[in-house]
Amino acid sequence: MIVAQHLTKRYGDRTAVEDLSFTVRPGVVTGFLGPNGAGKSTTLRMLVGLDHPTSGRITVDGRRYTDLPDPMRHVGLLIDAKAVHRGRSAHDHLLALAQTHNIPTARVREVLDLVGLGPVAHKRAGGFSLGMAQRLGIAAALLGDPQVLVLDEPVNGLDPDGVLWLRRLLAGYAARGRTVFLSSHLMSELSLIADDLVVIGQGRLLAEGTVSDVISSVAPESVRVVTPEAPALAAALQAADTTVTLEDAETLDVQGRSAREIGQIASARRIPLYELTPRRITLEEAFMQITRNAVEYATPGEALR
Ligand SMILES: Nc1ncnc2c1ncn2[C@@H]1O[C@H](COP(=O)(O)OP(=O)(O)OP(=O)(O)O)[C@@H](O)[C@H]1O
Repeated sequence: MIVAQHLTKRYGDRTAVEDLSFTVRPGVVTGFLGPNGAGKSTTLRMLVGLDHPTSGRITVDGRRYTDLPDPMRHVGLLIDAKAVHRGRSAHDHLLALAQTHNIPTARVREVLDLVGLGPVAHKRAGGFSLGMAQRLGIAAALLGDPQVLVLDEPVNGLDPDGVLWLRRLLAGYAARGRTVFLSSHLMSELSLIADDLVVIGQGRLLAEGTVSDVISSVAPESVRVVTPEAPALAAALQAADTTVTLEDAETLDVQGRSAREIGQIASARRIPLYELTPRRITLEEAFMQITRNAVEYATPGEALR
């Protein structure tokens, strides 16, 4: 579990992170989402003790990272995938890490296979593509079989197959009760990988919850209905918690009723239906709207919570 409480970081008169509180729970994959410059890297650096908060705190399983007895075996970290000795092979890079952190050397082969770098284990890491470098960085993060995985922009450089591979890997890891926290500014990729989201903008919390909670906080789900008797169906659907919009002579947009309920109401009145389609905005659209709100409102944190 990762907990940030009123976390603030200022560099001179620039505020990178402001009064940020959130919780990352074990057992699911949590995405940390925000546009460039939102404060994600600064938050992760404070999480792993590379930077000190101006005020507030961020802890891993109740302790500051620097107070953990064996941090690398507790928290697996990928901050910069290019931070490898270019002349060293993937195998030797991981072996050096294992030897300096008291990790059994057999684990090196295991993680190389886990990330699909087995066949190139003895090639120079300097010649790796960005996608391969990301896999090596993830292998290093997994080396200590940590309880908590923290990955900064792990999707960068991965092709669609790589994104699917990462999703399976992280979902499996989380399913074993581990905490997985990964940052990205790529919403569509993140929506494929994450269960929960923490969304920040300009250093502040904008939204927190499951992917579908975050999306429906922006735009509630609606149902598109096509029927030759649109006005009659609209009248039948009217209720206190339902909004029906006539889009054209045969098309309704209905908020507040499920497709199933609409089908039952239409059937009871013998109203024919040509189409009944749940509509949901994408995470990308929700994100654009959340960050637009953040610019428009002076105190965006309250706008969505
Ligand atoms: N060492 C520093 N000194 C001064 N300002 C900094 C420093 N580090 C970060 N900042 C500023 O803090 C803000 C947040 O930066 P940060 O790198 O945390 O954002 P980010 O969400 O990780 O962005 P990106 O997606 O581009 O990596 C930015 O305005 C950045 O310019």
